[in-house]
Amino acid sequence: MSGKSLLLKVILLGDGGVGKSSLMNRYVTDRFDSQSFHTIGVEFLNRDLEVDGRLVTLQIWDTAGQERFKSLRTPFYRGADCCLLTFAVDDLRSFQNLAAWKKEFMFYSDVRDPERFPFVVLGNKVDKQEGREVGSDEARAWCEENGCFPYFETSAKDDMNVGAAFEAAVREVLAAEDHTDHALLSSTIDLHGNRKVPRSSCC
Ligand SMILES: Nc1nc2c(ncn2[C@@H]2O[C@H](COP(=O)(O)OP(=O)(O)OP(=O)(O)O)[C@@H](O)[C@H]2O)c(=O)[nH]1
Ligand SMILES: [Mg+2]
Repeated sequence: MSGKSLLLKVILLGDGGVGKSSLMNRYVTDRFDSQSFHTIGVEFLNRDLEVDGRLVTLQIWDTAGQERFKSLRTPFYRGADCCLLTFAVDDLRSFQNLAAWKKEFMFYSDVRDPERFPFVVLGNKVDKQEGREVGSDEARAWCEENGCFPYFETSAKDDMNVGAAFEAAVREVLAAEDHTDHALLSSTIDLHGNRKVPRSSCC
């Protein structure tokens, strides 16, 4: 395993209430809050992981999905290595809005190679099978048509496929790019054994 950690920025986008914050919190802190508040602006959390022998610091940026917070979230799109387009399977509107989220990301992120930029699509809340409004086949077809994006059906509540989705995002980035221009973080260890990477922040 390499002694250097690769810093990757992934950004969660999607309608308000689809479960972006819940997915990030499930992945980083292994907790779920059934009464979570809407996000205002953006927040991020880091998690170290190892993918195919590479040590990676995943910096997960969670954005506010509500329209009124648009101006607070869009300045943070630049520098993203992967975008996780998120909808809730019990909310057809959130699925129909994926194209608009992709467009907004492309407009504000100013990515170098739009055709090759890695997206991963998450259909969250699959634990709510009764109220389901978006079928797996329909979601997969959208992913296929819009760029062969990997698709994961997740539940932040039941911890289903959450880790797999974030790991897929890392794999997409590693596969898509010659990542020499990513920040290589020193793996210097302090006397308490802590890696010198910021754990979390809130903007
Ligand atoms: N049943 C179920 N509920 C979920 C799941 N994920 C999130 N929720 C609930 O859905 C609601 C909204 O979740 P959030 O994570 O705050 O949604 P968000 O996408 O961050 O919303 P904004 O911050 O407004 O953009 C909360 O009540 C969560 O508890 C899930 O996988 N299953
Ligand atoms: Mg949120």
